[in-house]
Amino acid sequence: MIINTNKSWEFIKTEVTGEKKNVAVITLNRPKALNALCNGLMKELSTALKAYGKDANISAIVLTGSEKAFAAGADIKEMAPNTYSQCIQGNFLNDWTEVARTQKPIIAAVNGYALGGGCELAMMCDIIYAGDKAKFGQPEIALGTIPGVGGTQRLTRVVGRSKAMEMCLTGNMINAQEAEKVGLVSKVIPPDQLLVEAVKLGEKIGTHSNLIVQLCKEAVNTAFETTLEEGLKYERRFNHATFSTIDCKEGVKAFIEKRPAKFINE
Ligand SMILES: CCCCCCC/C=C/C(=O)SCCNC(=O)CCNC(=O)[C@H](O)C(C)(C)COP(=O)(O)OP(=O)(O)OC[C@H]1O[C@@H](n2cnc3c(N)ncnc32)[C@H](O)[C@@H]1OP(=O)(O)O
Repeated sequence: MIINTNKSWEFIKTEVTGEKKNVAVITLNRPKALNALCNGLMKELSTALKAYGKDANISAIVLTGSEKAFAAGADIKEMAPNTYSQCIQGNFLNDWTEVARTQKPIIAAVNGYALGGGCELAMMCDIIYAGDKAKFGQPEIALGTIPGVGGTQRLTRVVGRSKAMEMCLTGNMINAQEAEKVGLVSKVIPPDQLLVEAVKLGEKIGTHSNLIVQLCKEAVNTAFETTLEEGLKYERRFNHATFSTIDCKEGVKAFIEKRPAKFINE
């Protein structure tokens, strides 16, 4: 399935880029509300991700926002009328996690604010690159609520209990440098270079077999979801499985023949 990039989105922009046209860039585009995550935006994001997920030409996806905000959180004005019974009965937020379900690698390129749901959205991605003015935080506590899609769980697994507790209980933001220090972000980059570097990363990943990249992503994510023993078992089985692929045979042959591998994703 090839996404129609001319489709007129209301809340996002989409583009396919890179030398091999194999990196998709999704830009959150709701500038007046600092990319606050309203239902309409999340639906469009989900639609674009599903389409790129099925597009065999796409090897990696970059998710970004504006220079001022990656996303300032869930749309507080839209959430305002929520009631407990509506949240429970409508399973509020259940459909907002498409990013975490995407099988292809997703790189978050974060400039400006990544707060609340915005920080959680970045954490659903596989790798976070940050502009040096980026700010991360879970300020829900100040609104009388708590994070709802990973702020108490993914954040804690990534930065540890003490830092996550400090961020969630105070609502204080951390800057890009601190985010890198605690392992939330893998690289800090000047803001005007951020997207270029994130696309380059997507292109580098795209030089490998998409099939093996998918298995590898699943294996790494398993570390967050199981015990070490179970995770190691998964890893070993995935490793065994790679030897049944044409791409593994090709990768090994190419090394021995001292030439670049030509992967076919099979
Ligand atoms: C991936 C799934 C997500 C699921 C979410 C699950 C649960 C999550 C809950 C939340 O995320 S709660 C929200 C957490 N975020 C916040 O509390 C941040 C709120 N925003 C701010 O504190 C400030 O806007 C700012 C980011 C510090 C920037 O301040 P600044 O003074 O520079 O700009 P403002 O004038 O405040 O904002 C401009 C404009 O944008 C509107 N806006 C900002 N954030 C939101 C938001 N989260 N929801 C709705 N609207 C937002 C703000 O109201 C202004 O608009 P106008 O009022 O001028 O029309």
